[in-house]
Amino acid sequence: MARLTTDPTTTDRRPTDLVARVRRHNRSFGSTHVLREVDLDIRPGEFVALLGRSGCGKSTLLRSLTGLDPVPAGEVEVHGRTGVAFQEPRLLPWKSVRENVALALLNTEQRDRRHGLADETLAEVGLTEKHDAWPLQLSGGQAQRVSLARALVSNPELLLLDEPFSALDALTRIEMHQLVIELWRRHSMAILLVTHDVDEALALADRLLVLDQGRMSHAWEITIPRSDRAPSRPEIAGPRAEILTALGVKPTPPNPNRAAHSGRGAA
Ligand SMILES: Nc1ncnc2c1ncn2[C@@H]1O[C@H](COP(=O)(O)OP(=O)(O)OP(=O)(O)O)[C@@H](O)[C@H]1O
Repeated sequence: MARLTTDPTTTDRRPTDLVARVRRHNRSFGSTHVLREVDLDIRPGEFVALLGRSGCGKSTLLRSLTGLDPVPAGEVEVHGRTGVAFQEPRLLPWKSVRENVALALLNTEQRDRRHGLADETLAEVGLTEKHDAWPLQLSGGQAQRVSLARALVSNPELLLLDEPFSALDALTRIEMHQLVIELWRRHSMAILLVTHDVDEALALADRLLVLDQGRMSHAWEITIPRSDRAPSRPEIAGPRAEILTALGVKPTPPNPNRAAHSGRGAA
């Protein structure tokens, strides 16, 4: 029987519980079968990348986790709050940057604090100066930071990112990668990143999954030891940091909690 469960009130999970659990998820549009018997588990704090060719069903799967797409067959359970950022920032042009972020809290218990929380989250994504700006005054990278702030402001247990960097230039994309890693460390949320970009997935995620013509290809599931992530490989870390500095991209500062993270997902 089809089931979609979202439980945003759950806060007392045991560490072994899942933030998302998908079983035998099938989705068709007319005669086109998009998702076929898809299973997926996401653990708290885990960074999962979902790779696949265009049209294989990645966004459909992600939308079902947000509740934006129905689940006609199978089970999709999400425990905790979700935040989502898409390829296009999807900001309301008639609302200020602050209002765009605060909107995510309009129907929550945080409603009265929404503007203050929006300002705090905008500071976290490096947009302290832009609270009162209009979306049309922002660069593509800044608009995507606002979209990230809107996804984060409710402090979600699961952050869903649907190719959020693919329309950005290469340097802005690197800055956004660094920002997402910093935010992920700070907030300890799980992330599901949908991407076409294998290097991006290798650089960011703990675990890579491949969706192939609507089927989860578990033969290609890869767990990446944290020390093997591209930006931290000792042989390239130095030169890479120098090049980024030369190009004006601030390198990621060392992570004081690295030891705490390094066990998770490591082989
Ligand atoms: N609302 C819809 N109505 C009809 N067909 C749809 C709908 N949403 C998605 N599809 C179809 O489902 C298939 C999978 O779409 P989906 O957007 O999930 O793929 P994707 O892997 O995310 O692709 P891309 O990487 O290009 O974004 C496509 O053939 C698409 O045309």
